Amino acid sequence: MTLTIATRESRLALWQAEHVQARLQELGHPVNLLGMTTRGDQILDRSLSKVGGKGLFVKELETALEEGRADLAVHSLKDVPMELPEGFVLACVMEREDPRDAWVSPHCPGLADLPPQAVVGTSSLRRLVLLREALDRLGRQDVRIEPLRGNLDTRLRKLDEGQYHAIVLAAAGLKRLGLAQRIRAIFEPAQSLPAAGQGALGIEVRADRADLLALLKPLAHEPTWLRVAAEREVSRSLGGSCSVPLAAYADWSDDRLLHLEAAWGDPEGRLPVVRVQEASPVRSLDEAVVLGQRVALALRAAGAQA
Ligand SMILES: NCc1[nH]cc(CCC(=O)O)c1CC(=O)O
Repeated sequence: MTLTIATRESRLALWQAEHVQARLQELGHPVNLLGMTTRGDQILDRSLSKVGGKGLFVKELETALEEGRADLAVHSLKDVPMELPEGFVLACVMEREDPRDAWVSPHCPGLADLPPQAVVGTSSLRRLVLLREALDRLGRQDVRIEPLRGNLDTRLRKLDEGQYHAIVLAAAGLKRLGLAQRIRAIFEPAQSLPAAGQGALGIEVRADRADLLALLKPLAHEPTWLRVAAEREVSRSLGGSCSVPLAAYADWSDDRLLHLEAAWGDPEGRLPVVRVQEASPVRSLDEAVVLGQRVALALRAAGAQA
């Protein structure tokens, strides 16, 4: 049986679909791609948080799965809503690329080097709130943070045209497209805590496709899956949407504990950022979810509002 992957047609989405295609072909499964345009690709003039958020990038792909035009959809997990619609499941999570945020700027090596009144581009509320916090600490109230939308190539073009002094993007997307040389600096998670699932790929299928669940098992990367399950649970517990600045990042320590850190920002920017961290010996998806719930509770107790 030839498998069909439904994919968006941005360069990054195609890279991701082709990556899964190659892995499946290595395992002996013939694979076609079905390219499609989603609402999220069409609406470029407004911030994602205002037009309906994450679901915009996945709905058309799910319709293709529903109608049997495709068998699987490959997603950047960051763009996948916390609750999948009835009848769909995440068949697997693959090994994570670099989960960190990247600083891209032709002239400024870092935040501290921005000229007076500089403009930094990002469209994520999470990055906005964390950048604002870092800039305020540097006494740089003069720096403006402006919205930046579009696919990776569009964002880089807007930077190159001089609309921004610097932009902040996910390192993973740049690395996948062979654009790592554009990265001037990487933000460590302590500086810019990543979004839940950033850098990880998830494969979505119809829940009734037991054949695919078995076939995709070899592509799963358990250590990544447990990390992102904990991260996504924080977001789910807090009613996660793009309209709330929320970061959640988990990683393993040498003693095999899963450390989960989360940060919540006030969308209006009036309250200080709330951060919490917990660790636990996670061995299953259920235990990852419990860790995520504990961190979500701690965030709320510390002042985060859902
Ligand atoms: N929100 C858009 C998005 N969704 C996934 C990635 C690429 C990185 C990843 O796989 O998490 C990006 C670009 C970005 O945030 O700069």
